[in-house]
Amino acid sequence: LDPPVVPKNEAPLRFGILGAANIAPSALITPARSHPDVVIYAVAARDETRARAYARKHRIPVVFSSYQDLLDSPDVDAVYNPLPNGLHFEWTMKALTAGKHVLLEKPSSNRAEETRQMFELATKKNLVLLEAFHYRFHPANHRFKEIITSGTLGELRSLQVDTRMFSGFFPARDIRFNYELGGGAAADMGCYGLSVVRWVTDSEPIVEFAKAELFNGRADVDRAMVSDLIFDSSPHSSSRIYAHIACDLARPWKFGILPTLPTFNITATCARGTVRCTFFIMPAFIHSITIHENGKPPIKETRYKFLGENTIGKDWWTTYRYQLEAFVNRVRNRNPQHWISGDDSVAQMRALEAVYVKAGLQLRPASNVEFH
Ligand SMILES: NC(=O)C1=CN([C@@H]2O[C@H](COP(=O)(O)OP(=O)(O)OC[C@H]3O[C@@H](n4cnc5c(N)ncnc54)[C@H](OP(=O)(O)O)[C@@H]3O)[C@@H](O)[C@H]2O)C=CC1
Ligand SMILES: O=C1OC[C@@H](O)[C@H](O)[C@H]1O
Repeated sequence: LDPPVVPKNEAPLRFGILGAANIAPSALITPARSHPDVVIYAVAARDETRARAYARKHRIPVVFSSYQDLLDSPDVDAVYNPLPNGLHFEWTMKALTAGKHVLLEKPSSNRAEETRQMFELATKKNLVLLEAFHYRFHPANHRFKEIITSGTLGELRSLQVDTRMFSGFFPARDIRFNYELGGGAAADMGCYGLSVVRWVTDSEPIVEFAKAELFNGRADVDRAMVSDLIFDSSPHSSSRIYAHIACDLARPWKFGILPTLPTFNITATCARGTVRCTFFIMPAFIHSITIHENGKPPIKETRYKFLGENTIGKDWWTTYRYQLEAFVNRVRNRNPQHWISGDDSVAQMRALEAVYVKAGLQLRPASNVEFH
């Protein structure tokens, strides 16, 4: 939470942030403090006063009063896009057009086709574009996957993911409940569940079933979503793997008076036992990996650092700090330890679209800004 501030290189990567976003301090501003090759150079917000207050609070030297002004600055090398989902496509396309590398919040956009176009442009312009699925960079999740794919517990049979917040955590006016901005539980928290089961199985799902609970009766904004997926071509099993994903942005209180604890868990059932990782989205703060081989007592582990020689990281690095390391390595033409490809991000959006279709809800709205 309070990492050391390290001296910066002579010409560090200068980041500009689009919007005075709530997530930026955790996801980029704080991790950048301990990265010698990154400075947070600028922020832009729709309201200049708000941008100035944000810049003062987070010690960001330069303020722009429009997103486009930030993109036009020759002093910005890379852009962090934490805008509402429905604006990811427009402002990532504009950032790439302006020649900036982009760290893009999840989900990458509202539509698979938009995601395809963004990565096509990034490739054409030889720029780095990364969908910020930060959990994928943390050693705890790599350990979880390694236990499954090593076959120690036999073939993988099923996965169950629960990501839930209690009602009231996000206010009703939150971007997550706004259809026009790309809100909805499956797009917000549910996208982690979809991403992690695709990653662990190393394959793509068929969405067999999905059911949404609407937010305050608002058409097309899912407060919660459950979905059942089938993976029939995973290298980690000779038979079908089933996945059940549940997400809820506003889980009702117990007996109407007790808020339930936030839940971010994944459990894998294999032929000879189970493995469970708690808080897989934010393992740096707390997590546990429980391996339970049938007939034996369960073993609990934690993993804050990659093991072995030549591995990066410190045990206090958050998912976001690991992610930033990979992003900068890629920009500097070094091989990141882990990466998320454009094809992966496009396939992720196809799976998300399939969940909405199966649930009988409209897809999140396509951007009305066209790029040629
Ligand atoms: N990686 C992670 O762990 C997390 C990722 N996220 C993702 O980050 C993104 C932002 O989430 P979060 O920081 O919670 O969001 P915020 O509610 O803080 O909104 C982010 C920014 O969106 C801008 N914005 C632009 N247009 C609008 C509009 N019409 N209505 C409202 N806001 C607008 C605002 O910018 P301005 O300041 O210019 O007004 C605001 O600062 C989402 O895509 C979300 O999925 C969110 C939380 C965690
Ligand atoms: O990315 C996210 O991670 C944590 C969740 O609480 C949040 O809704 C989401 O946007």
